Amino acid sequence: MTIHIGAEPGQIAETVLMPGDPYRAKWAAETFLEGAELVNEVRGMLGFTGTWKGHRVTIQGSGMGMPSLSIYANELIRDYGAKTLIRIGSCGAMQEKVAIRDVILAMSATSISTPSLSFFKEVNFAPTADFDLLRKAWDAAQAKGITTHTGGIYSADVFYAERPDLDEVMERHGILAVEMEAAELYTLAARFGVRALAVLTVSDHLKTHEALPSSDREKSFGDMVEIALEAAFA
Ligand SMILES: Nc1nc(Cl)c2ncn([C@@H]3O[C@H](CO)[C@@H](O)[C@H]3O)c2n1
Repeated sequence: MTIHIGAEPGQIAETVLMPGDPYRAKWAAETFLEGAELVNEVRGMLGFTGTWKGHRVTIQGSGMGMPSLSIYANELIRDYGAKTLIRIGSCGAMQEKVAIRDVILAMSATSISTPSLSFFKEVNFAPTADFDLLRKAWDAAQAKGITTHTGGIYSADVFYAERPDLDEVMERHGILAVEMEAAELYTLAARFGVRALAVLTVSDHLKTHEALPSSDREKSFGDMVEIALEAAFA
């Protein structure tokens, strides 16, 4: 076990799905995994390991924000040997062409700062998804007939930003959506030589101010889990 994860050695699979919400981790494990067992509940950040079509999978909550994800991703990679980490989560659309319920595959993740800023000093590192995972996720989404956008997203440090100037510059440069975890996940994956991808469902729209009804959130989340699993094991 580590400082923040109570799982025994061997209880975490090489493939890990990371929703922000631990209760989404519980729902996804119960819905998609066979033989799902609770392997972490330290600080309530639930993690489960089971199998999907015979493949071992762990679904571990990351919490909200890059500092929280950074703790779990570091320990999953360095202490438990995770080799493929796929964030599944929600985001806010920043482009008119993106609609509520669409899926976004994050090719890159722009940020103002990440927990890794101290590593880079003057280097402006470009956090990027694993192409093979991205390609397979795209194929899986197309096969499901889900409207999918692939491109850059913005990983914010705060939810209540009150920086309309930031939104404007991100939108002008084609940033598809805002969330709060992917940039650090991609940076850690690059640092430790593992694969990472963020598969996001559009739950809010910053321009139309629409929001995904809670009744639709479970279905949209289920599509993301399936896309992530098919990308990981295709
Ligand atoms: N900044 C921000 N803004 C919007 Cl419009 C979001 N929609 C979903 N999220 C995600 O959901 C959580 C915040 O509700 C975070 O984990 C973040 O990744 C968002 N985060």
